[in-house]
Amino acid sequence: MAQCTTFTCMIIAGWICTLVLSGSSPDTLGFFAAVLAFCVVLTALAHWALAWLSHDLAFALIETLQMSIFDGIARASPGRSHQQRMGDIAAIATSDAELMERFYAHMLVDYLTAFLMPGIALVILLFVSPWLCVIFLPCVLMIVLAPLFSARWAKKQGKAVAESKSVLNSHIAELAQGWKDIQMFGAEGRYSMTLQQANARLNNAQRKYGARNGLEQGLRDGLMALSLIALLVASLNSSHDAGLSLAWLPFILSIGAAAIVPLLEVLQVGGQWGALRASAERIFLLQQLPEQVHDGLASINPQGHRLQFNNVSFCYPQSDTPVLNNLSFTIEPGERVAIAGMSGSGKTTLAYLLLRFYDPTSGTLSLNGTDLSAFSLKTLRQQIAWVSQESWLFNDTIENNIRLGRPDATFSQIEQAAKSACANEFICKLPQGYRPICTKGGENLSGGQRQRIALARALVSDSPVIILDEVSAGLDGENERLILAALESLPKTRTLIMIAHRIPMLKSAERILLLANGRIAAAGSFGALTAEGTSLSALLVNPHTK
Ligand SMILES: Nc1ncnc2c1ncn2[C@@H]1O[C@H](COP(=O)(O)OP(=O)(O)OP(=O)(O)O)[C@@H](O)[C@H]1O
Repeated sequence: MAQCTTFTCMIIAGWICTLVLSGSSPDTLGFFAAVLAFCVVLTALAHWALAWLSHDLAFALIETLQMSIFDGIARASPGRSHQQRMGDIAAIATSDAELMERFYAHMLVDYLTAFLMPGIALVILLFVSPWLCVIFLPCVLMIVLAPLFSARWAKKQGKAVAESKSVLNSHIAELAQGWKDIQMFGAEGRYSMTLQQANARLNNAQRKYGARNGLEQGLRDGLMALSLIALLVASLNSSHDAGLSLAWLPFILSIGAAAIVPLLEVLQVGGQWGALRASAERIFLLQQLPEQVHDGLASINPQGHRLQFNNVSFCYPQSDTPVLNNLSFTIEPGERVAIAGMSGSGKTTLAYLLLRFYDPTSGTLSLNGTDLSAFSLKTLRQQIAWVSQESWLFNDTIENNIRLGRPDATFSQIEQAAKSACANEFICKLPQGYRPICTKGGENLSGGQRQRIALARALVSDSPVIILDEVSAGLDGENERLILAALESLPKTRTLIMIAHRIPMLKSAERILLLANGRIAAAGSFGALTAEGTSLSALLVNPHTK
């Protein structure tokens, strides 16, 4: 609409000049001047409406793209998303998505009208003089087709720019996250060199991209000037040979310009076509990430919580080293089991399999006799609360971070969970109690405090199975004792799986499963295992264990 009215304004202005040169009456001129004024107002309104609508459309589009990227990552997590660096994902979800938005929200309608205008102009020129139409058509075709010759080149360069941006973003994200370690080891120089190299690579890619884009722009401007000169020469010829009045010249030239200008505008933005295609490919890749595990049926619900590993073997994707080897054991409902073993023996991997972050390479895991894969992921994960070694705290209040375990929890339930996790005392000493925001994953809290909030999150949930991965690792003896007491007071219906290496935690378990070489090397109570002089004793004194 906005482009149509601009086009009409230019044609009417040219027509008025033609009328003046051909000596038309003031009444006729007045009429066309009024029409021109009306079109100018309409153009302004149309541009305003376009900006308004495209703004809304732009936001809706960016949101849709970002949600679909998030869905792809969630579907493929954690296995495939680990292969993508965080900075790269952030670049795809922000700059690539914005580039797509610029095309769809601002350009799609412009493209349609920009290609419509030359068609209308050609029909009008055909009526003025068919010869003009014959001259103008190849000019328009040249302007439109010229970018196709460099399309592959543009895509390659666009991809190089997008990839260089991602590498730079990933470096910056890594530097920001690991800054303390970099400073501690005095590696600022080395890392700033890496940053400089990434910057230089981006600069180089952008320079090449800009050089080609600039060349195309110059070519397009030259073609426009040539088209108008061709129209002028053709008009002069027609006036000589076919008696076309020279008064038509302003009208003919304004039609030519009105047809080409919007075309040039979209082609200029379309000069980013290469970057756009590269961005679309990168977004598409994340959106289409295959799922890590297939979801089960929402209609199936567990009838009990007996957990069984049946001949389970597992290798991580892209690795052929088996982590678990033909593992079989059962955990009864309400049992307190500790999983012990050397660092890297596969303890956390067991938790991943129970939560179905991965499926076993062979063998089955079942819940009360039903294969885990039969349940929907949502149902399964509602049965199991997991406190990982590095639980993430979101940029939200402590209260809401705990509430993640149970969205409808009342404040007193949250407070009770925090008390059981030995977190209430330190939370109450904070200036705003449960209200302070946990910044950057909880950087404003100590490691032990973060762990206790994560534990409270698991305790507030009503999941019948709780997996604790080294929860006491960051705690002092007193807090460890309090947490053990809290775990002891949990209803006996809740199954507790504790991945642990510290003696108090191991002692609190009814049964310890000792993992070695992907197998259960020994199983029994703490007393029995240490008395037998099994590898548990060795593990407890081995300085290389965690
Ligand atoms: N995403 C992965 N891809 C490939 N190998 C992995 C992956 N994650 C873990 N591993 C490997 O699997 C093995 C078991 O890892 P896991 O984290 O389960 O050990 P763990 O016993 O929990 O160790 P720790 O006590 O140090 O936490 C290790 O050798 C590790 O290198």
